[in-house]
Amino acid sequence: MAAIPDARHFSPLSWPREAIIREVGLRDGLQSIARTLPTEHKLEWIRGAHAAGQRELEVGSFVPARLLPQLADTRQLVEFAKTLPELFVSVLVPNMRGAEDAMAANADLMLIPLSASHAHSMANLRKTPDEVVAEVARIRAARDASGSRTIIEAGVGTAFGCTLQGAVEPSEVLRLMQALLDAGADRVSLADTVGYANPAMVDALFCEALRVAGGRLHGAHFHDTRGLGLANVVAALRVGITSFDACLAGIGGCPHAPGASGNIATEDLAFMLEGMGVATHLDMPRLLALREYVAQCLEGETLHGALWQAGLPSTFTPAPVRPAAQRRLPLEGLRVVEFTHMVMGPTCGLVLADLGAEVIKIEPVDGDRTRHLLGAGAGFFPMFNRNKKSIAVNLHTPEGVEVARKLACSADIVAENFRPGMMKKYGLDYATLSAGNPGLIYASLKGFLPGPYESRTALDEVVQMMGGLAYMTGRPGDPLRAGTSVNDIMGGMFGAIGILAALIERGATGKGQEVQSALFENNIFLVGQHMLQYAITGVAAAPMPERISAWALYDVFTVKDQEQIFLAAVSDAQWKVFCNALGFTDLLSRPELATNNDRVRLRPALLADLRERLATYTAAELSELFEKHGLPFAPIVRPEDLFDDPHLQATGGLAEIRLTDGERAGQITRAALLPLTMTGERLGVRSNPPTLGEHTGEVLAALGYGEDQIQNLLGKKAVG
Ligand SMILES: CC(C)(COP(=O)([O-])OP(=O)([O-])OC[C@H]1O[C@@H](n2cnc3c(N)ncnc32)[C@H](O)[C@@H]1OP(=O)([O-])[O-])[C@@H](O)C(=O)NCCC(=O)NCCSC(=O)C[C@@](C)(O)CC(=O)[O-]
Repeated sequence: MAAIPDARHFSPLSWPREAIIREVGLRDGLQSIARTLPTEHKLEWIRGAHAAGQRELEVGSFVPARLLPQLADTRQLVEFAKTLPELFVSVLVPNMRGAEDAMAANADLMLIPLSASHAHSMANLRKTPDEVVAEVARIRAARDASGSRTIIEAGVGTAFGCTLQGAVEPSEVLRLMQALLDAGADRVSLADTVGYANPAMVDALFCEALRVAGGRLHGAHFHDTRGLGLANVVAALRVGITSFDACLAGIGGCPHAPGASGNIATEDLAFMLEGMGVATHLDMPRLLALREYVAQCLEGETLHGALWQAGLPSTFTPAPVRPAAQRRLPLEGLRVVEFTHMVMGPTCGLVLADLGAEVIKIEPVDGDRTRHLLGAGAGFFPMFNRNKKSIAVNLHTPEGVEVARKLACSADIVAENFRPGMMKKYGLDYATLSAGNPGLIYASLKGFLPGPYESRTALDEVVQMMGGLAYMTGRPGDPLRAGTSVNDIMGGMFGAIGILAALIERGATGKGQEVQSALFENNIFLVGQHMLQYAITGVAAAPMPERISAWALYDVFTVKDQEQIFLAAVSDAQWKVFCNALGFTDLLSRPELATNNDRVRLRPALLADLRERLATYTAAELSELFEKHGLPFAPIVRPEDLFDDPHLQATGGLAEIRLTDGERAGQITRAALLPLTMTGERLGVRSNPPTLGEHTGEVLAALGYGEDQIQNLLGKKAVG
């Protein structure tokens, strides 16, 4: 299936990595050519397009054969196209009858055209735009009832003006778009049916349309009637549209401007995008050979396309293509620049990096201090910095600050976790950076959100003490921090959650924003359940070791050979299973132990009894019994044991990374991945934690610094 485009605003320096060209020549192109191409030739066209790397084809339309005899073989074409691997097959359908055919043929997508111009709608479809909306609702209902998986795309045509009607109000386009989505269209696209659009109009209308449809605004269909087709594509790319219709040899297009160019020529569009570094996955020589074939088939017809006339320049380099096996990650194409250290900031960057963003970590020239921490800090750097690039920049030099600013200006997202005021000192704060980059999303990860405590220095342990968590974790009178950096990690995660939400909002508004997350407030969120326990019961929550358990059996037991095991039964049903499995039927027959709350009330005596009974079993015997009967249990495991955990080994929960610093630099170990799957797969390690300044040269060159300038910066120790 086609990827839904990132509905996002690109900063001037970043083009998307990929775009989809949907070849619509077999439908839009051929429908405006009177002669009927033999089916065999069309099949050859489909074969050739697939071989050239085309992954989306609109192969025809389900309209009455008497109206468009050229497209009467659409069903046969869909059936053939569906046999080709990874080919997403679209058809146009004007009404319910066509939709039924599309679903019966199992097309991947049916495009329902609607004209925003009332006059054009009546002339072309003999329905008002609102009648088309109603038809979409009926088609959606029919699709849902049939269980078909054919996607419904509604294409809003004459969106920029109409030959018959003249001006088309943008507000009417947006109203119809919203109505189509409300009626059940899975996605919408905009078409410049008669070639009236220019880049400024595209920018304005698509920005508004993104506000209405967000990520459900799928693509653009531009014509080259007046030579502005490619310019309009560039304008749409700038606001985040990455799917474009085009026809080989530029056939089809506007029927109301005889002799003018038709659709954008697929080969011209692919040439432009590839040259810009936006991968289309099309093989240019094969595409041009296919264009030759189509030209032969259509001999005598007016064909278009500038590349065909001039040929590929000798310096042409296609956009880099990722290996087929490497899946597209959700945040690919986004650039994050992080000014982070310790755990909280790096965790935020790690989440974005694992999800596919390009994350560039700015380090001092002598390195992030966590590269060299001892003891409990030794694992920080390798754990939280994989999949990132490192550039060493000295912010204490004007040249270093200049590099940092340039880099931050090229970013979609800046994340930082320094002391309040430190980023402002260097002109790297949100107010300064966003003035030149309004799409910027800026995450500040701090000890406290703004307020009375904001200038205090906070570390995880500080907020665990002042936020009730240490009190809840330790025994009474012995406050104890949790066994890992819970607030740093979660504070970083909440920063990333805010960033993801801001990205969605930016897709709709084109504007970025500042996101803040903090250790203290995170900790308060964690202990919120205990605060509400007090609010509801009037009894203060007791520290975990002393808590009134909600369940009688929910504890660590020391069993045979002094081994320990955690056992639980958290419902009356589980209690029954537990007693039967261990032969404790006498406990079952005691009426005072009948319900969970009865057992909780008698917990001290009951637990003492259970400890005695369970002490005769080994931990392995109890594990086996509990596993067999579906009861909760857990061995008491230490972090180092997890390297050998069979579940983690079998599911790839740990991935290899190379250590960068310290005595074991260069050695390989394994690190925990983000605890989630997407489409059934874990998000893996694409690159090792970087060595200090590993990407300094590469990043500076991409920013436009020449080799001499880079050497100069290195010489001045402004970068490292
Ligand atoms: C974490 C603290 C307290 C550290 O406090 P700090 O070490 O004093 O760091 P800072 O933020 O004040 O800035 C450090 C200095 O490094 C400089 N610096 C930085 N980058 C560069 C560069 N490229 N080139 C040159 N210089 C650089 C930066 O410019 C500044 O120098 P100054 O400008 O003042 O001269 C502070 O940063 C802060 O309050 N941050 C916000 C809250 C926060 O993130 N807290 C830490 C969470 S992670 C953590 O603490 C781990 C831990 C301990 O909790 C683990 C656990 O207990 O489980």
